[in-house]
Amino acid sequence: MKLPAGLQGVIVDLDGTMVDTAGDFVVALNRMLGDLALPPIDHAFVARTVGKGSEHLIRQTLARTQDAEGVHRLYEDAWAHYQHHYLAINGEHAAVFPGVIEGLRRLAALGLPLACLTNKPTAFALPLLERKGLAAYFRRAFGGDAFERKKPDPLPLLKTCEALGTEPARTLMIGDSINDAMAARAAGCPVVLVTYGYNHGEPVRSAPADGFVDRLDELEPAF
Ligand SMILES: O=C(O)COP(=O)(O)O
Ligand SMILES: [Mg+2]
Repeated sequence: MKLPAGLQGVIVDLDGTMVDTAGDFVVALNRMLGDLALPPIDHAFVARTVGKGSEHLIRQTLARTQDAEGVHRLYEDAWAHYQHHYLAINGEHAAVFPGVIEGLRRLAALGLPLACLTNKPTAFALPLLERKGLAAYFRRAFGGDAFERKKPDPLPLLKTCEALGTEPARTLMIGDSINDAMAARAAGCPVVLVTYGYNHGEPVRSAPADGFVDRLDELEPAF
């Protein structure tokens, strides 16, 4: 698909768009659940729950076996265990999706400044970008804790455009979920979604986007 004309910059999501991190999430969550003597989750649970940040993921994981009171009581402890386990494996059970490096190279070759914007905590996101050889493509990288609110709120996109010095209407968001699409719509950014990521178990094509691609290197210059 053709990139929108007159583009000034591109913002790229991380989990489900650039890196298949489901394996990392499964391992870290199951080690956390083991510490808490709770039953394990599977890959399908992760694929339909990832996208709204780690706090949400942990709350949803605990809510499988706990009532609201139990989730509240266990949360701090669960988060500490999870953080420890996630940081110990970060990237070990994760792979860059096909076409990502080629796609980033092509966007960079067009002279477009790139930013990574993820709901993943910054302390997880930056080492993952490094480990997977993606960091060098990005002028800026922001995690879910970088701003007051996360996607689907438009604030992180608007702040990222500000950091890149680009106009939202001329900054393309590339993501994999309804959170990316809604944030982009509300910020006034054009948005393209990949078809292979995590979208809360819903068909991604039902999300409000300007286009869909099966690989990032399908995006072609407008001229
Ligand atoms: O960590 C998450 O929940 C999702 O992160 P993403 O914004 O990179 O898809
Ligand atoms: Mg994502």
